[in-house]
Amino acid sequence: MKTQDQMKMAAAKKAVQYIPDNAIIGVGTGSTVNFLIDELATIRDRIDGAVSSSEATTARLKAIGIPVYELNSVGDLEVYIDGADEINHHLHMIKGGGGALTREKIVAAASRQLVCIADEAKLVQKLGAFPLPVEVLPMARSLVARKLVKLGGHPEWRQDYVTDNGNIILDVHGLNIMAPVEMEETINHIPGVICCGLFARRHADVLLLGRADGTVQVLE
Ligand SMILES: O=C(CO)[C@H](O)[C@H](O)COP(=O)(O)O
Repeated sequence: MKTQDQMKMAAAKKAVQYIPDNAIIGVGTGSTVNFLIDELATIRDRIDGAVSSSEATTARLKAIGIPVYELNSVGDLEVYIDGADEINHHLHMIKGGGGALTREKIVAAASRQLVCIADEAKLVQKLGAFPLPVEVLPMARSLVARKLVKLGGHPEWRQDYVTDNGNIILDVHGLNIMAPVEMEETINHIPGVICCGLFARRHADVLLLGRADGTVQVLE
């Protein structure tokens, strides 16, 4: 029986197979990605560089000697590898537990392949038990919160937290996410919302799921 960290590490190790030689790759944020970055240190010579989804990831990449580029200075990326807070069998995800959802969504949109790495606890039948993170412009906090209540959610202001972009996060509990693509679109259209943590329109292409028995399941 593997621990959650061992499952994350196994998924992260497998993700290395999805990295083409001499590419600039997109790198996500979170504890699972931190295991990936440990792996990247061992194959540094065959990676040209990375586009990072957060200041935390940038610092770790630089610490192992991987050059970090601005997205504006590179074209589309071959692959983006990131974790998830929840993922369903359609590979729709909830992300943003670590607060990096907006940059994650931007890097994902610029990437041809999105590889999700996760431990088996992240795979769910229906999204929404994990509170949905929504990044919001500070002046719109109350307005957005009221609109989210009308959608059936219970938004909670993430206290003492500012995103890398200078905004706040509302974590929305209790949403009934029957149709993730539509819900993502609806929330994105609320004025003041910068980004919603549903990754349904641009969902993962591949899920590498670390299992308690030590295997890594590949779902496409
Ligand atoms: O979306 C994220 C950060 O914004 C992470 O991918 C998500 O929170 C999963 O994190 P972890 O790998 O630590 O479980």
